[in-house]
Amino acid sequence: MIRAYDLTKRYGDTTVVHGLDFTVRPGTVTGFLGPNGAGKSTTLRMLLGLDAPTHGRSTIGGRDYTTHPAPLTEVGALLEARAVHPGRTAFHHLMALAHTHGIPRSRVEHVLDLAGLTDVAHRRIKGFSLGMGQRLGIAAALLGDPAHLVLDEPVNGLDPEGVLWIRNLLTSLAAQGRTVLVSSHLMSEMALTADHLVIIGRGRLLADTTVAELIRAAGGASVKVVTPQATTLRDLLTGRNVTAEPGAAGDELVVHGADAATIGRIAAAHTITLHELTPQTGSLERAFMELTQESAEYRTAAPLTGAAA
Ligand SMILES: Nc1ncnc2c1ncn2[C@@H]1O[C@H](COP(=O)(O)OP(=O)(O)OP(=O)(O)O)[C@@H](O)[C@H]1O
Repeated sequence: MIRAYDLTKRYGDTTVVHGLDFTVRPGTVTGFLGPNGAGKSTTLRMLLGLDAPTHGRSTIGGRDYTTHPAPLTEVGALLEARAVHPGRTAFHHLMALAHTHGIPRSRVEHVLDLAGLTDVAHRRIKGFSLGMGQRLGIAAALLGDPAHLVLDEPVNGLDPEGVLWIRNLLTSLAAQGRTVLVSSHLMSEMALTADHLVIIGRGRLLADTTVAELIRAAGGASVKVVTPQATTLRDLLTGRNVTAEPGAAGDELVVHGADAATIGRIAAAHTITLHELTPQTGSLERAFMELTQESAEYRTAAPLTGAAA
């Protein structure tokens, strides 16, 4: 597991990370969430021994990162600005890393394949797109088959197929029992990927909770259903703990208390045609905005109302 104890970072007079205490457990994807400038990258850099904390400490797998004799096999990391030699090919970049840890060529080929880079493995990195660069960073993080993964905004620059790939990859790495910490400033992304959330704002811990708990606290998840048999489906769904209210259009229902899979199953069992079945994450986004509103460093100004004098 990964643990932070009273982790604090000050730059001059400004404290950018304030006494963070949290635990990242194995077997789950933990989202590290906060608005721009909240202190996520600074915290991750401290976990990885790249920045010295002003106060407090952290451990990965029970010890300080810098004391691991073979860090690549313990922690795989992807940071935003990754230093790679642009003249090297992806293959040579990974081989150079592999050599430092006695990792065999077969593992390099395996992670290139995992990251979908086999076809471009012998191209120079300087010609890579942002998304290909992200995939290479993730391949490097996986190289040592580490028990812990620390990834800073891994979906940045990825196309929709890449985003789906990273979601499935993170879930499967956690299912293998690994500890996965992934930062993002997007609640919508974390709602689809993470089980647990550590939320910070202006360097302070705002919430350490599960996605399910946050959804409950935000008034429960809802599902939008569009069906030409809205009344029939409404009667079938409505009962203890489930409500189905008419939506904006006549053929639309907003269901609380049942997830999309359950609604789909009930509809299929009664041969009800569905045109749409969409889990809504709006309430979760709102909860995140409310939680971080006071602490957002960069915020769009509120729209001006009324005419200027
Ligand atoms: N080397 C530094 N010197 C001074 N201030 C710094 C330094 N590095 C980061 N900061 C400040 O610390 C704060 C937190 O920055 P950090 O990059 O950790 O936030 P973040 O949550 O990762 O943001 P983003 O989502 O935009 O990447 C910001 O106000 C930033 O300007």
